[in-house]
Amino acid sequence: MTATFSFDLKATDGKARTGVINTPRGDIRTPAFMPVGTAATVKAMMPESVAATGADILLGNTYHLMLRPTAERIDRLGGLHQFMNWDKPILTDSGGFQVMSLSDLRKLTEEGVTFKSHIDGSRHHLTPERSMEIQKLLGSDIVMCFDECPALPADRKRIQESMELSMRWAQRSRDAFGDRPGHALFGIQQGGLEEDLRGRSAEALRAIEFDGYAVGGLAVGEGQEAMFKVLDFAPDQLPVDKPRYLMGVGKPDDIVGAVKRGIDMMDCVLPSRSGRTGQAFTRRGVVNIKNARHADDPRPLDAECTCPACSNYSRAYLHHVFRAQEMISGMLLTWHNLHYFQEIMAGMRTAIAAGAFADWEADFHAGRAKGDI
Ligand SMILES: O=c1[nH]cnc2cc3nc(NCCN4CCOCC4)[nH]c3cc12
Repeated sequence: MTATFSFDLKATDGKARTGVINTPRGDIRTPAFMPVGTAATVKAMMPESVAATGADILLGNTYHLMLRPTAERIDRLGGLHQFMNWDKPILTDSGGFQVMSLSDLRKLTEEGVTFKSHIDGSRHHLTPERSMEIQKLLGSDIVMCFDECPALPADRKRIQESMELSMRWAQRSRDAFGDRPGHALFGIQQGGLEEDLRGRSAEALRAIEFDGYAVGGLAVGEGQEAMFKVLDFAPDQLPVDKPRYLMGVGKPDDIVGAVKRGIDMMDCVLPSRSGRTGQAFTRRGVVNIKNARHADDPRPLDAECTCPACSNYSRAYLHHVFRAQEMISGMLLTWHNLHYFQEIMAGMRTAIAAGAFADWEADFHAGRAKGDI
């Protein structure tokens, strides 16, 4: 814990890196996975349970919080950390991505985006300046630039124009963010799957100077192979001494592949959203607990897992509470999935520090069954 924001790169193994991001609200061990706390809660989890899984930081969504309960109300109540009883670091996204994926009647101009709330149809306006103001009111420790993430597939002209708009918005975000010691502002690289456009985006962001750099524009339907092809060059286009954050990723094997290619931070709704639907991620693959074949199975989800779901309950019990639509079902499976994702991150941090990432990765992939187990 320090008064300022800094990144301490501790070891590398190939392109994989491990380190610590120091912030006034606590240290973040990298590579780090951020659970998503969309509307000021990681769904089905108490904050102390999220901390117990090993998470050092969580993500809050500007789009949801600006609509309900509004950033001004959260500010009046002491900020997002106090509001949701989470005293460790919080990263908030800028709202732009979710405006385009969740709201209605959006209008995008040079100024920003105008849209109607998916909750009550009220009209709202988001600009780089307003996004910085909202994230400041929330009190987040890591603020994301306001950008535009084009849906793929898209032609090169569209990708280029969108990237250039995002770079103008990155400058406006930087100017509006101002000087906030202990708080960080991250830029977001765009450029689709094009190496030259991503290189231009990285150069533009370097010139503006940020505390960290996100690889944006991915996990938008391009598929793992295309994403990894971009990750084979994009992280190296970004400053080596700053955290690199891949947005919206992902499944366990996406996460391992991204860390292997030099990514330090990731976030995804997958472990929590899947937990609520009965999909459990384990070291041997995916278990769909609602499947009838688990109804009489006395074994735990994963005998090697130490989470509460695997320590205290059988597959039969988890199957039952999902079939009965009991609230504990989503709680237990979300806890398991977040625990497992943090175990993957901790395993990679240790392996990279020991120069043994390749062995760890081979063990991770060995024995993973395809489909339900
Ligand atoms: O360029 C971006 N800029 C700002 N925010 C983003 C968020 C992003 N989130 C994803 N992918 C999320 C994919 N999820 C997978 C699980 O199911 C929900 C969607 N890609 C993203 C790209 C960006």
